[in-house]
Amino acid sequence: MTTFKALTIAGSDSGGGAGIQADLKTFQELGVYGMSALTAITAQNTLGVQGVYPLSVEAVKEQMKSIADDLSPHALKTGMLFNAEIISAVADAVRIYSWEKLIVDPVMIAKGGVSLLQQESVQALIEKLIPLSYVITPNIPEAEVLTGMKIVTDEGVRKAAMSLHNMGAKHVVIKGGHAAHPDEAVDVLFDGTDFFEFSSPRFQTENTHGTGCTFAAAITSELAKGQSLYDSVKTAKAFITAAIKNELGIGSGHGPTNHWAYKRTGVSV
Ligand SMILES: Nc1ncnc2c1ncn2[C@@H]1O[C@H](COP(=O)(O)OP(=O)(O)OP(=O)(O)O)[C@@H](O)[C@H]1O
Ligand SMILES: Cc1ncc(CO)c(N)n1
Repeated sequence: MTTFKALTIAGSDSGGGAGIQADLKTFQELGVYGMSALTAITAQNTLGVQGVYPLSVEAVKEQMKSIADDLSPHALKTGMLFNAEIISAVADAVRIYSWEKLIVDPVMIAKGGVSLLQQESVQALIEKLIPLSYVITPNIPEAEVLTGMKIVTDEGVRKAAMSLHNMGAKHVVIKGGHAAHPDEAVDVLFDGTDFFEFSSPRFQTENTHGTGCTFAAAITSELAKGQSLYDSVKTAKAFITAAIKNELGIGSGHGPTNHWAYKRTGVSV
C-alpha cells in the first residue's frame, strides 16, 4: 500500500490552532503522512499574536532539501512565508525538486491584525509563487490585495478568481468566510473554464482560528492521495464545516476548530 506524503511550508502557531500545527493535524486525520518546513515561529494564542520570529532562509532551504533528498511529497502547501527571501527560496525548491501539486494559501494577516507577510513581499508572491501554483486559496481580503480589486458581490469573487488565474494559478479557490452572506459560507472554485460553488451553513461563532489553514491542508491531503481537485475541495469543505460546527470551546479569544470532528462525526455538505 502506498503511503501518501504531504508537506507544509508554514509558520508555527504555539496555540496549535493555525499554521503548521493545524496542517499536520489535518494531514493526520485525513490519512496522509505529514512533513513540515518551518518558516517562522509565532508566539500566539486565541487572543492574538504576541511575537513573530522568522527563521533564516538557510534554515528553510535546508529543511526543504532534507525532505526532497529522502521523502518527496505527493502534494505540498504553503502558509505563512513572511518575507520575499523565503518566498524565492520556496519557489526555487518547487522548481529544482520538481514538486507538483503546490497549494498556495497566501496568508497575510492574523485575526487581530498582526502581519504574517511583510507588505513588500506581496510582489514576490505574485511573481514567483503564484505562477507555480496548482491551486491558490485566498480569503476575500487576500484576493483583494493580490488582484487590486474590491470584492463586494458574487460577481466580484468570480472576476477576482479569473484575475488570479490570469496571474498563473492553475486553479483558484476563493474562500467565503469573509463574504457578506449572512446564512451561508460559500467557497468558489475556478478551473480556468468553469466555476463551482461549495456551500455550508454559516455558524455564528468566534471560534474560527485557523479555518483557512485547515481548509487548505485538507485540499492538500486529498490531492496527495490522488483525488481530483473537485473532490478534494468537496472533502475539505466537509472537513472544515465539521471542525467549525463541533467547536472545542477552549481559550478566551478566537478559539481553534475541532480537527477530529470530521472523522468522528462526519457531515455532509
Ligand atoms: N462562520 C463560518 N461558518 C461556516 N464556515 C465558515 C465560517 N467561517 C469560515 N468558514 C469556512 O472556513 C473556510 C476558511 O475560510 P475563511 O475565509 O475564514 O479563511 P481564512 O480567513 O483564511 O481563515 P483564517 O485566517 O482564520 O485561517 C472556508 O471553507 C469558509 O467557507
Ligand atoms: C502561523 C500562522 N499561520 C497562519 C495563520 C492564519 O490563520 C496564523 N494565525 N498563524
